[in-house]
Amino acid sequence: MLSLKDVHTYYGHSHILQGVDFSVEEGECVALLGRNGAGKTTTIHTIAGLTPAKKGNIHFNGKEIGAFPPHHISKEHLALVPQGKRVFKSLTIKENLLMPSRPTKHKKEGLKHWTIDEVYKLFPVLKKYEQNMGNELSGGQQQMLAIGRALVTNPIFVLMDEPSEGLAPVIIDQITDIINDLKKTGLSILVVEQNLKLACDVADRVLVMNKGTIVWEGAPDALLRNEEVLQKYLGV
Ligand SMILES: Nc1ncnc2c1ncn2[C@@H]1O[C@H](COP(=O)(O)OP(=O)(O)OP(=O)(O)O)[C@@H](O)[C@H]1O
Repeated sequence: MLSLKDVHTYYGHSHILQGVDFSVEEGECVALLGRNGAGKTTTIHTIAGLTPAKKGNIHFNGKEIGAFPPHHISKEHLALVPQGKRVFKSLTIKENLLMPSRPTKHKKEGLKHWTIDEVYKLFPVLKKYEQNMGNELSGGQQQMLAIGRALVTNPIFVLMDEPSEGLAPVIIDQITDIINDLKKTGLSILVVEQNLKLACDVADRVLVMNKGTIVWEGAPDALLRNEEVLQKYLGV
């Protein structure tokens, strides 16, 4: 469904992604792990068109999207849950969900149709506080709203950038359960994480990134047994 081949991305003269190769199959949840500064967010931003690659190919759902601007990429039903949640703090929860909401336009069989009411069923707390402003929400509620904002675009693929960032362990457990519930709806997911436990609890497959390339790939339990990779690239 998504494949990157020899992707190179720069910030000015800084060569950040140095030949990234990986793929995500339809219905698969893949976690991208790595230390601070490894290039995980840059990878997600490159796929979403925010920091376009200078070289390489990005293929998504039958199309080459590497040269697409971000708004075209979102029209391909690829949604981003950004790092730091980025909800609109001066809008209510309901307004935050109404703004990106759009009907299902893709032709994928079996995927759930997300309305605001369906998002409220997944996150009852958002229904409870639907008239509250974004800035009145806790970190966990903001993350739920950020995920809800991606879902109401009715995507076939979701990119999540560090959904556990800044959250208490009990809330991280809730986010883990939510990602596992989303997997069951047939969504394809790429989740960038620093949190090894969350990544291994949700992923079918894990990628480890270091200095702008993928240095290891395998099943979560194989990673958890691989002390060398854990120590060398994740500092565990
Ligand atoms: N806008 C920018 N301009 C210049 N350099 C940047 C910019 N954003 C990120 N970088 C650099 O690119 C490298 C990769 O950053 P990136 O944010 O992709 O890493 P990351 O693996 O997501 O780490 P983190 O978990 O800290 O976000 C880092 O060296 C970072 O300093």
